[in-house]
Amino acid sequence: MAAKIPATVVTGFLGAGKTTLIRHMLQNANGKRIALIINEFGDLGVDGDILKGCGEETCTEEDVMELSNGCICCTVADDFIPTMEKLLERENKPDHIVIETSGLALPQPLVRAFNWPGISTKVTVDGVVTVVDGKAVTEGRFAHSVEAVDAQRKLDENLDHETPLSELFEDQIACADMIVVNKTDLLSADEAEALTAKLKGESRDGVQVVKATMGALPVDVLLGQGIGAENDLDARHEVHHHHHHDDDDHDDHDHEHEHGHDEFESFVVTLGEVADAKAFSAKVVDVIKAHDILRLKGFVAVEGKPMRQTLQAVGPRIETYFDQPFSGERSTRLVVIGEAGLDQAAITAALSA
Ligand SMILES: Nc1nc2c(ncn2[C@@H]2O[C@H](COP(=O)(O)OP(=O)(O)OP(=O)(O)O)[C@@H](O)[C@H]2O)c(=O)[nH]1
Repeated sequence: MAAKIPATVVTGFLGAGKTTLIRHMLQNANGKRIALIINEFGDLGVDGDILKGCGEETCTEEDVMELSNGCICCTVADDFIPTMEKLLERENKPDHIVIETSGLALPQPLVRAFNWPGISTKVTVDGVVTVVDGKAVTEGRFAHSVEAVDAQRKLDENLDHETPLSELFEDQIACADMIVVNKTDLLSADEAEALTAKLKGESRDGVQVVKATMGALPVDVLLGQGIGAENDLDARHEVHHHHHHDDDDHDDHDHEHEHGHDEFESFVVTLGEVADAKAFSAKVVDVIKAHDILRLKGFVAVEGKPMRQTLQAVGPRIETYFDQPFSGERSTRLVVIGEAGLDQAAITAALSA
């Protein structure tokens, strides 16, 4: 039997830099043929578009497979397994498979799926890479709540005061074989070092914690860890309280909607052409702040510019660049992601104003 194909799972909270890291990896793959499976939260396929657009010969458009909208850990049986089977049936097999989970996914159920019959004989989880937004964590968006939860747990085992944000963050850290402290360009050397040390303390023994900017890490560091994570699930405990985990029961589908993703929501805003790109970006930042939006991304049609403008915001930090001509309709389309209860009408009105 042929050797198993290694698969790397890239996880990390919304906007941590997963797509950026994968793009860098593809651009430096040294001839290694990499197939991508992408699972995005929010209905627009921005990440897939960005990665297909990078035009690397080692990862052609047909090597990028997008899972339907929804979270990968809920749709394992319906979506992930069939996609993986299709990929494995190909004559031209990839050297490596990289799976980008949505920023809200729990990696454990996905790793567990590699024990499924028909998959377990052909692929193995080379390693789980968890990308961390170093700036957001340093600012206390997750770290503070993690500490608060720990303190509370020590007082009472039965207390469950975790926020969805800290739950996801903890699960993603608990599952990691490598933690990438990304966005170190936004941190001082001391801050980066302090966060690295803290995450080393919070992760399992032997987990590597590395610093990065724009996910720029040598491909040999990211790939080829040879861990076989699917055989080591017990060590990657899920802190998530709503989530059952019974290793004999491969039917994760039963748990759909039980693990807190409905505490987040996303919707798409479609607008016409924007007259002034700078003013529009400023407006987007205002709207993000006013409505506590976690992540906003998409493409902007700017008057007089044939290229589409990619717009990305993680919290109030925004980035824009012109990348390529519009493929379909020339309009502005943005996906907005936040904790449940976003005022969709007000956000849409404010962006349209
Ligand atoms: N300053 C800075 N920005 C970064 C870095 N890495 C990524 N970004 C920016 O952060 C934003 C989000 O990056 P992505 O790579 O799309 O993040 P992601 O984790 O794939 O996001 P989702 O798929 O939406 O969860 C983009 O605007 C990136 O350019 C970094 O190291 N430093």
